[in-house]
Amino acid sequence: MSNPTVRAIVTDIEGTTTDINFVHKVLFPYAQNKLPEFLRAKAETPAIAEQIDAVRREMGDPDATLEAVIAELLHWIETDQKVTPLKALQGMVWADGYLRGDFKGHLYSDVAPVLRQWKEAGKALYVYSSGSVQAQKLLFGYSDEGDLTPLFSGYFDTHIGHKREASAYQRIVAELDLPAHAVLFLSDVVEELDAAKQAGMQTLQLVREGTQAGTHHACVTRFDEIVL
Ligand SMILES: CSCCC(=O)C(=O)COP(=O)(O)O
Ligand SMILES: [Mg+2]
Repeated sequence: MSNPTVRAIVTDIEGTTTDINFVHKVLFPYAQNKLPEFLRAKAETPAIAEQIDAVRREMGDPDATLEAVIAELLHWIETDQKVTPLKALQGMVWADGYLRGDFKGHLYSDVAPVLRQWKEAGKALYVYSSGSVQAQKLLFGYSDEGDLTPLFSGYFDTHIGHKREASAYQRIVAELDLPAHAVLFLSDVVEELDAAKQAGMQTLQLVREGTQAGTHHACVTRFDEIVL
C-alpha cells in the first residue's frame, strides 16, 4: 500500500501496536490486584476522590460505599468495560508498576522503526486508545523499545468519545485541523475502523495473532507492510 495523501496517522494500541496478551494478562491483572488497596489508601486524595465520584455516577448511586465502588471497578475489569473513570484509575495504578520496573510496555518489533520513519518523513503521529492518556504515555514512555513519546504529537482517550462511534473520530479530525481523508486510522477492531471510515478517515486493519480476521478494510499483518 503506497499512500502519499496521508499527513497524520492515528493508531490504536491493543492488538495494533501491542499484543492483546500484554494488556489482558499483564496490565489488567496488575490493576485488579493493586486497585483495592490503592483506593482504600488514597480515597481522600483529590484526583482519586474525583474518579471515585465518577464511578458512583456511572453506577447511578451517589452514596455507594468505597467497597461497593471497588467491587464495581473489579467487575468492569473482568468484563473489559471501557468506562472512563476505570481507565483513569488503571492508568494511576499502572504508573507504579512501570516506575518500579514490574513490566515494560509491549510493542511488536515492527512498530518502533516504522513510527520513526513516518515521523522523519513528516507525518504527524497520534494515539487513540480506550486506555487513559496517562496509560498511553506510560506504555510508550516505558516501552521495551525505549521512550517513544517524543514521536507523538498527541493522545486521545475516551474523553473524546468511544471508539466505535463516528462522532469520536469527527472530533479527532477537528482537533488535528486536517481534512479527514488526510488522516489514517490503524486498528485491529472492525467496528472502530467502520466508525473512523464513517467520519471520512482512511483506515487500515492490523491483523495480528489473536485479533479479528481481515475484512472489508485494507489489511496488513505488520507496520512495515505499510508504505506511506
Ligand atoms: C493504554 S494501554 C491499556 C489499554 C487499555 O486499557 C484498553 O482498554 C485497550 O484499549 P484499546 O482501545 O487500545 O483497544
Ligand atoms: Mg485494538
